[in-house]
Amino acid sequence: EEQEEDVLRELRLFLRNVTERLSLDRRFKAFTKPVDIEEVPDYMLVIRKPMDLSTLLTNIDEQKYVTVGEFVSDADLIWQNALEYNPDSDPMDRHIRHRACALKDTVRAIIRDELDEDFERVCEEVKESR
Ligand SMILES: COC(=O)[C@H](Cc1ccco1)c1ccncc1
Repeated sequence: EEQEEDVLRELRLFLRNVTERLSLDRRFKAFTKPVDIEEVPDYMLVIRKPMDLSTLLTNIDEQKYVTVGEFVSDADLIWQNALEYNPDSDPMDRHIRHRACALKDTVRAIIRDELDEDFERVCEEVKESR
């Protein structure tokens, strides 16, 4: 009902704000758009579920997320995919893995500092009721 739409609207505002802040962070430039398949033809063979910050934003607008937990699961794909596709000891791989770990820690810190646990509980209840 109306109160549920109010909660989901507030969730989308929070998730857009988080995603936009991540997209502005220069460390996360490589995560802002899908990996270029022309540039990396084998990427889709290795990575089953590509994800990036612009796709997160599209998903938010398409009302894909009813809880913060669902959003974090997709956000985690971004850094998990980067660790999986770039495992080598060469400096390029080490650099993107360092940024992937920074992304993981930054998402968790923002959620810990800025998400009210009562608000997330209400979102979970909306999800269960559907
Ligand atoms: C999330 O981005 C990636 O996984 C690509 C993979 C990639 C390899 C070659 C071109 O792109 C990446 C981009 C920038 N620096 C390292 C790796």
